[in-house]
Amino acid sequence: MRIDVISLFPEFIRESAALGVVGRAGERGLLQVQAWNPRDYATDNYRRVDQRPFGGGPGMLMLAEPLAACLGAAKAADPAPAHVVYLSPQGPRLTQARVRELAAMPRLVLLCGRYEGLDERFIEREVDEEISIGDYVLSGGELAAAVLVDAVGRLQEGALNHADSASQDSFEDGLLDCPHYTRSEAAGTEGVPAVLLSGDHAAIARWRRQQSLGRTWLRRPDLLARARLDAADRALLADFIRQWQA
Ligand SMILES: COc1ccccc1CNc1ccc(C(N)=O)cn1
Repeated sequence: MRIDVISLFPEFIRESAALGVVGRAGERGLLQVQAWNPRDYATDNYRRVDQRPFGGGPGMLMLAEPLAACLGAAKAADPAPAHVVYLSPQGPRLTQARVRELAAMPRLVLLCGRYEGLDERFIEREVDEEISIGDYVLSGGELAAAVLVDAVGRLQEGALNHADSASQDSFEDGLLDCPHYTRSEAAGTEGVPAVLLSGDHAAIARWRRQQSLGRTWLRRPDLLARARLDAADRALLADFIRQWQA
């Protein structure tokens, strides 16, 4: 998968994409992240990338012309069709389900807004999808783009070793993760649930599933409402709730 990121701070994108699982996916040829700077496509003497808004008011907007030229160059760098995503507080919130769909695409181009964002005409003409990573405002879209690169990059086939993917499952089916307890000589087993020391893998799997279900019920009932539970899940959750209310 190829991800081109258009940002006034390309070094931020390059450095964050070179780390950890995503960096390893890059080394394994599973993911290619390329950063592009609209300032390199500004044609005036001052290399302007921002401009005042029509209608007055505080704040600046990103200038559409350098952005359009930069986007054109990025698209032209690879024949694969590009799905253009604009990270902004005005987009629908990113979910793991949408991350999975984006991770299956051959190519993404991510636009990072700065100042107060982009010209609406540019958005209508060039953007396929607006995405927000949460209901808060950042000084730029770069952190949101790095979140998307990480969430999508780690799902590329072969990016996660077994060691990384332990807690992958519960999020995959829309539940919170169960608690984890690290083996440690210093900490010993004080406070570690006995089932985890039992060696009974079926019981451990059941306990972990029950903890995921129970935590989701307690902390994120909105997620639980959307999760697909089978009969065994519903029995485990009922048992958790009984214990909780006892
Ligand atoms: C005032 O900033 C903007 C205004 C408009 C667009 C982009 C920006 C850049 N900032 C962002 C970007 C994304 C998110 C998010 N929640 O995904 C939060 N902030």
